Amino acid sequence: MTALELDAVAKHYTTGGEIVRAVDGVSLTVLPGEIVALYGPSGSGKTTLLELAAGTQTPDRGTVRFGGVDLATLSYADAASYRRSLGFVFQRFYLHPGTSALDNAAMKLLFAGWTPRRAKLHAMEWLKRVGLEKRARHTPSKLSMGEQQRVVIARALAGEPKLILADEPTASLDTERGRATLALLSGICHERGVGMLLATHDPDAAAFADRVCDLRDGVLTERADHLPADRGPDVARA
Ligand SMILES: Nc1ncnc2c1ncn2[C@@H]1O[C@H](COP(=O)(O)OP(=O)(O)OP(=O)(O)O)[C@@H](O)[C@H]1O
Repeated sequence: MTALELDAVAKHYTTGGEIVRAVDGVSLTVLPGEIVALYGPSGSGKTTLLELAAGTQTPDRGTVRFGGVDLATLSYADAASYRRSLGFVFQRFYLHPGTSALDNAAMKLLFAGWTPRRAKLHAMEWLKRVGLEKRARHTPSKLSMGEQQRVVIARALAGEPKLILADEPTASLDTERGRATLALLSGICHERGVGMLLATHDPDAAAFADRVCDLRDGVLTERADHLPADRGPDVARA
């Protein structure tokens, strides 16, 4: 089963002689199709946990496994291949400014060696899925913030990711567009059985998760009382 499993993971930084316990003994599992929120204020360790899950940081203690494989045992090439199998959705969109929505959405596939024609056909299917087929030729500057984030979602999903890592994905959007974006993203994750680890300080965003884990000073506690969200307004408003 392709679950993400963190087991007693710790990551400490030393700055100016002081130890910062960014992540301090976190155990967590994200099952396929499950959305788990890391909910905490700035500096609580959310981004560090996502970096550990992506394998771009190595833990000082504990293990991070995906599909049962300890990321620390991967070769350089396998670690790169693991990262390519993930979908990333961040607060900043990292879209290529002079490039159309379609080319941006197809980018990952082109890097993976797909022919341009096949990559664009596949990316177009995802732009349709996120309601942007009529905007496919527009460059990011001609798109609203919500539309740009939907291009990012199309780009992430076009690569058929095994897991999505989302870091404050709605922080650049207003409340309504943030909700619509998460309704879209969480709906696709549930439908396709893709797990998502969602870092956020926004209770509205955390409400879209199946489970909410509170993070404070690198320590995680899972809420027992969380109920799945009212999934919010429909996609067309993002
Ligand atoms: N490379 C680093 N070197 C030293 N300290 C770091 C480093 N990266 C993060 N930290 C510290 O680790 C703690 C957790 O940071 P992290 O970025 O993971 O938190 P966060 O919850 O994502 O915060 P934000 O929402 O502001 O991005 C913070 O105190 C931060 O200053």
